[in-house]
Amino acid sequence: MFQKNVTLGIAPIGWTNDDLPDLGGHIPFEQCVSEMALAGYTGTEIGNKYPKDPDVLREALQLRGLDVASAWFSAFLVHERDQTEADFRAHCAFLQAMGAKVVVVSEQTNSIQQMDAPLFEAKPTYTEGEWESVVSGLHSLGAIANEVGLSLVYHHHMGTCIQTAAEVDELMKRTDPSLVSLLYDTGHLVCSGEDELAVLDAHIERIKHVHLKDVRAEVIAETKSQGLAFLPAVREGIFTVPGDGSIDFTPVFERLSAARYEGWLLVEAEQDPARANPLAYAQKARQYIREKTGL
Ligand SMILES: O=C1C[C@@H](O)[C@H](O)[C@@H](O)C1=O
Ligand SMILES: [Co+2]
Repeated sequence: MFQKNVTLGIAPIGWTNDDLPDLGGHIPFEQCVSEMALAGYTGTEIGNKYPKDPDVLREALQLRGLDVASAWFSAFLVHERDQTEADFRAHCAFLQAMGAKVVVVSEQTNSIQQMDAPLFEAKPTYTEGEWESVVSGLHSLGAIANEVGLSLVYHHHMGTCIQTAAEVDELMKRTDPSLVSLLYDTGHLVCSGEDELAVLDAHIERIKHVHLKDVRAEVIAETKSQGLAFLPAVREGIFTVPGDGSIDFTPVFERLSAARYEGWLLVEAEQDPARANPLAYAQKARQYIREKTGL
């Protein structure tokens, strides 16, 4: 299906969750990256347990045939723009040293992602002034990324002000395509109640990175009915790997392939490794993607 320049990676968040350190806190870095390779992936995003020294990390990954796809960056552009830009420069320098081509950015102003607030009822929004600060800040971060050969890919996310299809549309409308591209995360869109294929169709030319995340529909319903916050919903298993949840990825793959998407397809499924063995779920996703795409 995919012709060329599409590579398959997996995020460490199924082994160890940086936002919930007790989930997989006991799993060493070496086990995580070895199991990624064993399951048949050739790339990874970077988690907190990864060595901070680029040479040490490069050697550990090369031993296992893994490349670095990217790493998450939390921006605070509304109130802490100078600090955000300084931190972002260092983050980009590290990714450049690791050979990445994209940098994942999420604006965290007003975010309830880490808070004890009901995920659906407490969803935040931006004022017009906040939108303007975020857009101008993202343009500045995009220019910093471009200076070192990286593309900024914006991560829409549950519990943030850029979560819904309308908010993604607004971000894409307000931003310069040469400075801000889009990360397409299936799980976050479906969890939010969006039509994930409509978002894909609308913005396929801006998408430079893909997170393949599946959802458990019954846990989304429970999150709504019980007013769960984001992190407790993750503990409950709101997300899982492609092939295990309720999203049909066939049309997602078909559309990306038809648009000649080039870049990473990154399996990303944060769940409790004590309930969902990370190697077993990595293998399950790998098999599903092979069947659907031939990759
Ligand atoms: O890309 C992601 C990074 C995580 O830290 C985040 O919480 C997760 O949901 C996600 O999609
Ligand atoms: Co994601």
